[in-house]
Amino acid sequence: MTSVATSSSRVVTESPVVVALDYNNRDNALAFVDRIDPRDCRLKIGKEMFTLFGPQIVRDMQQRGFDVFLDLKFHDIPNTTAHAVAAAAELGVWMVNVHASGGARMMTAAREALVPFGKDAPLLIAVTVLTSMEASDLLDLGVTLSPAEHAERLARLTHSCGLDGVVCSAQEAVRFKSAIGQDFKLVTPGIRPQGSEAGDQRRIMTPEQALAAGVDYMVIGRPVTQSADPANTLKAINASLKGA
Ligand SMILES: O=C(O)c1cc(=O)[nH]c(=O)n1[C@@H]1O[C@H](COP(=O)(O)O)[C@@H](O)[C@H]1O
Repeated sequence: MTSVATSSSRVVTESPVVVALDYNNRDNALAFVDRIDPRDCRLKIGKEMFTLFGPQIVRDMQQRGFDVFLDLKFHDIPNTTAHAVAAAAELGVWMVNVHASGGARMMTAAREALVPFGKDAPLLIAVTVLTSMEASDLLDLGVTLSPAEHAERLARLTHSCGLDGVVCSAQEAVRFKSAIGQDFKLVTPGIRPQGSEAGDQRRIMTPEQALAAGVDYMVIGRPVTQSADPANTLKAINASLKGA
């Protein structure tokens, strides 16, 4: 993968891979990150690491040249969500997210909070239906649509609020790209390279399949973080994508 050096130590990668850093130990997380190259992926920091280690863990990754997706899935009243999204932008993250089910006024407030950041604003995306949820989980919430139908409804709402894209299942990618537009970014977890364990993920796709389906960014955690040789695993995934 080629890269372009920008101001500070930030490196811009062409890889669509976003590695999910789900660690409860800071030293283990940093040891892993020091074995991989910011030209090969971006990093996702979620609720566990952010709660344990705070904003400094984001800066630690940025100082190593990585773009950070701050995955805190904000879901609150519009005013609170807008301020939280602005705080993420102050941290200089590359991407931040909210729950689409927070509704149109919440998403619009979040988008407007990023206007003052101009071209330095992070990408703002919304979670549709979590990949761990199935029809019965939605029924418990009074939603009678299928997960794919409900996800599309939330994705259309997200688009109408002017956000950059959604987190969804790769299996919804073809449908969303044609229904909503090619520029609308799709970020998909549940990605498993050929031969790796599915674990608790249910609706999975290989990186090549996800790319072919139109996915813009693929979130991959354990197949990379638990690999004996993470740097090579990452390079192999990127090589498979170049050939796809
Ligand atoms: O928002 C997410 O990142 C997310 C949404 C979703 O619907 N499903 C999902 O698995 N994720 C996250 O994606 C990552 C997937 O990690 P692995 O299953 O280890 O590849 C984890 O950090 C999950 O929290």
